[in-house]
Amino acid sequence: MTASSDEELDAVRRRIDAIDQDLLRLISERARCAQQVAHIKTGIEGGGVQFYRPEREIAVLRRIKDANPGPLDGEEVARLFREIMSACLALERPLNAAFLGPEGTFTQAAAIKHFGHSVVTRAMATIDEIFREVEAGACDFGVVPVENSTEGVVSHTLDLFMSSPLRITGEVSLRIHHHLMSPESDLSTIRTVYSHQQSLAQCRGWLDRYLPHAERVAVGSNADAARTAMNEPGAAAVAGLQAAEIYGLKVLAERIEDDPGNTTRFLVIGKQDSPPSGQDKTSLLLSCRNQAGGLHALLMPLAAHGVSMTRIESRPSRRGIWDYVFFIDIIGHRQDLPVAAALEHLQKESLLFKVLGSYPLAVL
Ligand SMILES: O=C(O)C(=O)C[C@]1(C(=O)O)C=C[C@@H](O)C=C1
Repeated sequence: MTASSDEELDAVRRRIDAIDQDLLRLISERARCAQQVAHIKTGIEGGGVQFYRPEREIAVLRRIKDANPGPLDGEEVARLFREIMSACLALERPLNAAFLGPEGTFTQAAAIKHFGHSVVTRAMATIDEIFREVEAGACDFGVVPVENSTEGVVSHTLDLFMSSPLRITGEVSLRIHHHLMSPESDLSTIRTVYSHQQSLAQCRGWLDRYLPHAERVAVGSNADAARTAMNEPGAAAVAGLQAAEIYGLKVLAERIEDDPGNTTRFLVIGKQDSPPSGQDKTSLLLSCRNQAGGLHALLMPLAAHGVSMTRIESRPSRRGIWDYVFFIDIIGHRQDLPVAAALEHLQKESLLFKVLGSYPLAVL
């Protein structure tokens, strides 16, 4: 480097240092504002105060994305502000979220993507346990997988909503990359591959091609698989990068999923209702009379009020062989006028009618 480029570099770094000072001062000022907000909320609402406000957080993130002048990408900038708000909320009151453990699962990654790194994540052994902890008030929120783009819906999660009083307060989509990891260094020594049954299915093509003779063993979660493989010669796990880091495994092959667009959708569950944010979604649980045209009659009110449906899943209700329930997602908040009118109409057509929740469309 020449003397003049050295000077130029020093000068830009001095500017960066000065900007960091300004950022630090502004972030601290913002954090003090959050403390004031907490003080005001406690004054207004008393004991049952809700510090976490998803509709406000989403409004902040949308505004930041819209106002972003670049050169950083909108999503990148939103992630930075996601973390600032997460830290500010933790100052008001630390939030905790139950996820499908152990440490290092994609569900934990989804919880952190949604709430930011200041959330305290608590590992649960089963999806049932997540529901129970949140219902009992031991955790503020829970994060559960609901649908994978290659393997379809996680039916157990949907079934739990039939009997749970919990609401859906948000959704998170996560791009899923699977890696083959092992204490071994050589692919040719792998005799057993552990993973969650869905992940094994998502990597079927790669495993057929590169490890056709290895036994595939389904376990409770990808992180469980990594933990098991850690102590077993000749074993490997299919899991996310975080699991390799946590359990000290070598990554033998990266991104082995058959579908590169592999995405899993998670739901955030809690007791809190999310007020309208302007761009929301509503999830419903419905059941109709078991007669010709029953489903058609059920969906008519949506069309009549111009409400768009984005998803419909049917599940046996377990009350009788021919009795089905439908999980339906529509665009809009339950308090938006067309949605409210459609829901009133729908309720009259349904045997079972439950609004699982209205929540903001995710920005990240
Ligand atoms: O606006 C509020 O209600 C706040 O508590 C502040 C704040 C923020 O940092 O912007 C923090 C937590 C809430 O979930 C929403 C926003």
